Amino acid sequence: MISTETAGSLPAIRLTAPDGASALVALYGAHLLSWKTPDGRERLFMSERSPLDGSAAIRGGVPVIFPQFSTRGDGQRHGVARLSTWRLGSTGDEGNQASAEFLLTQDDVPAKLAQGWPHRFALSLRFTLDGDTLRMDFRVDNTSDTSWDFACALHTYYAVGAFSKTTLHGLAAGAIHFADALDDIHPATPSLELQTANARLRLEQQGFTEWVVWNPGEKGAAAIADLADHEHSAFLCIEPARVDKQPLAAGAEWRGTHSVTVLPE
Ligand SMILES: O=P(O)(O)OC[C@H]1O[C@H](O)[C@H](O)[C@@H](O)[C@@H]1O
Repeated sequence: MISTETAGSLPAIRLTAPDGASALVALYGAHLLSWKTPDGRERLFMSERSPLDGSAAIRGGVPVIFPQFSTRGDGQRHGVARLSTWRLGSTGDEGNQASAEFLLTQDDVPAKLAQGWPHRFALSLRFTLDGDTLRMDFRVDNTSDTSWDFACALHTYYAVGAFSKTTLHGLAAGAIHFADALDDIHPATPSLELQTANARLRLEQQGFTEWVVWNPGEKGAAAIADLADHEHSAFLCIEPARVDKQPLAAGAEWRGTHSVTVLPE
């Protein structure tokens, strides 16, 4: 089921599955603000200081990064998609699933941002709730008649309860036990397992090339205006990403999928 809400001052779409799972997506950024499993538990982190008025990127949930990752290029930091207002596309209810697609083209990007990346494109991001799984299907189409380069990521902020009681398994580098700030790029492996103080999650990706793992630590968090000082230990970002810009031919499409499943404890 689909309904409309307001989050801060942002229009948002609520998806509710028959089993009670729900997701809230702001049109600004096609930004997933909340994901609750059928047991009613919130699985994503959202900063209590995040702007929710379209004046700046939202801090938490799942920011959509496109066409540049971070400062790896001379364009807008983390790209234009998280700073643009998307449109609702098709929605569907099938069995126990609920899904909604969000769409963005060059014409939706604010003129000031579009100047820095003047290419024709179409993005589609579909969120599907299916029991204890959230799936995000991301598609990038080059609708221009020349090739352009892009990077992208789904910058998921997990609510981990206590950072220092969190472990990540499944990276080529081995298990990570979190203690301090980190900002690391790992080659993509198809599946990770995140063990937090009170949950076990399987994170899967296809089509992306890396996992980025980020937490600013105590000092880093103090320098981030839209993050309260105490919040750094409450989240961890684990992001399926294509960190370096790579070409997409005229008329071609790219697809990436990210699924998160809450496992029995
Ligand atoms: O503050 P933001 O622009 O949202 O970026 C937040 C973070 O995103 C990614 O995880 C990068 O790897 C980090 O270097 C960056 O600090």
